[in-house]
Amino acid sequence: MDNNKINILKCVIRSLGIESARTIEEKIDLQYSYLRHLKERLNNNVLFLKLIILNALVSYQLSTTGENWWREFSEYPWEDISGSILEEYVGFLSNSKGNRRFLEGKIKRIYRLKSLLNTLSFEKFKNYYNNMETFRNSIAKILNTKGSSKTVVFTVKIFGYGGRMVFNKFIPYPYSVEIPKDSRIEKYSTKFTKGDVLKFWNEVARNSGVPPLHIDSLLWPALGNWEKVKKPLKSLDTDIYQKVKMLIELV
Ligand SMILES: Nc1nc2[nH]c(O)nc2c(=O)[nH]1
Repeated sequence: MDNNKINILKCVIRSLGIESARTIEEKIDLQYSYLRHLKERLNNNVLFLKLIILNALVSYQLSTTGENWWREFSEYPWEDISGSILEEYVGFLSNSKGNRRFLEGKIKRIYRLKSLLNTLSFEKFKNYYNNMETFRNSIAKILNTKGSSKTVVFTVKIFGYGGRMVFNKFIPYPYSVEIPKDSRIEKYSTKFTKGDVLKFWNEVARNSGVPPLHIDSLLWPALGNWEKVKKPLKSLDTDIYQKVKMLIELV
């Protein structure tokens, strides 16, 4: 593999740092703005966090883009629900436009979360936000899956977004939570490594001082639709724009 290209990658990510990742998360990633609108509309922090966790856990094999899926989710009238969150969520999922594949498995997954969901309070969420590795472990255990699996680490990413809004505090993601290996990240990674993608990004993270989930934020929106992202990014911050452009053009 091209070590020169890998060194440039690490160098650009290091110079962007966690703060630029945070800027992209909060100002460019549409998933973040959909969550913020939902939080404001709902006015119920515990319900908000429970719902976004459920939605993240079934965010795989979508029938649309991740961005459209989170828009559909955030526009549902969750403020009107009166009965069980799980039943309501399953109703939403079963009739959704953007998430139609493998429904049976996804619904089973939702019900697996029942016992955990019932124990989640504002205080418990606060503890989980202060220790996102423990949150990752609880989710992986209840789903009987690896802590590095795409949906588990992606759920930590979304929970981190929601926690930031609810607790009004930015806590960087831990290095121990890996990058969500979805199709965008996987395709990009093949230009740098033929080996284990997660190991590769763990190494880049340690080397650049940017945790894997924040590296995901630097790349994921731009890898989805660069043409759409570049204008708002350029007008937001030309330095970040130039550096993200370098990351995109590196492959
Ligand atoms: N790596 C990522 N995969 C995702 N899928 C999805 O729906 N959102 C994301 C994301 O933010 N990162």
